[in-house]
Amino acid sequence: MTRLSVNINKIATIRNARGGNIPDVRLAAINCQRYGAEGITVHPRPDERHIRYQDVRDIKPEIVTEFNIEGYPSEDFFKLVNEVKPNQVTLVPDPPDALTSNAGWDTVKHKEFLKDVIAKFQAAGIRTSIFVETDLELIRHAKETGTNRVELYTEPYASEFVNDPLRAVEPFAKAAELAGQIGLEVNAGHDLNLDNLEYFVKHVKPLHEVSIGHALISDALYFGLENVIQMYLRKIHDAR
Ligand SMILES: CC(=O)[C@@H](O)[C@H](O)COP(=O)(O)O
Ligand SMILES: NCC(=O)COP(=O)(O)O
Repeated sequence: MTRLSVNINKIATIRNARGGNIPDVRLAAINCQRYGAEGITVHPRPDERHIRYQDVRDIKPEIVTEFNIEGYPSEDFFKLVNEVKPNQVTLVPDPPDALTSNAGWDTVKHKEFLKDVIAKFQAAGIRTSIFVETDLELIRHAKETGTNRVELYTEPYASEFVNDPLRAVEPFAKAAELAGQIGLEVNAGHDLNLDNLEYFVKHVKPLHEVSIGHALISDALYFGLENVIQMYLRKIHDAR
């Protein structure tokens, strides 16, 4: 069963364009869950250009599903996550000035760092996931970090899907299969949308969670948030 976690970063991007509190990010988290989201994802960045650290604190009491905080494990991020204690933390190797996430961890080069950070989060009762690409060797090494899950970085799937869906999905199907065999749970995200989601869910197993933000919040401009969440959930359910 694949769960839909809605990433609400882009709600905060609109709010920040004007200052003030419209749209209200906390209310968006409440409403996404009322409309069927099975989790809320936020990815605070060091410049706080969308979700701010204070938003993360404010949203936490409203979470009745699953709270997933993504980010690079800097000292400030580490403190925030430990204070807020989400259900899941997803570690992403983004440099501070990244426009958006564009790569997974090198789980060989950063293994000792990841091991240390993951052990600390798990000791605080937080499930860990690490952002990875589909290189099978790096997924084997991901297991050695002690992480509970990996999140497959799906931008390469999304960009190739429009040309050749089968070729696009194959590396992801293989990566998820291997992860499952070696005892890792699997999440996925980045640039998933209404066109490519069903095919991905149909072919990639296991797949515990997809986190979707940019396309879903953009679709909500046309169809409304409630409809859109139902549309994404239907894509996941139709893939079964
Ligand atoms: C890890 C990942 O793929 C997403 O969190 C994505 O990076 C969203 O971040 P932005 O909303 O800053 O693009
Ligand atoms: N982890 C991926 C995520 O939260 C959302 O990515 P995107 O849909 O905004 O590209």
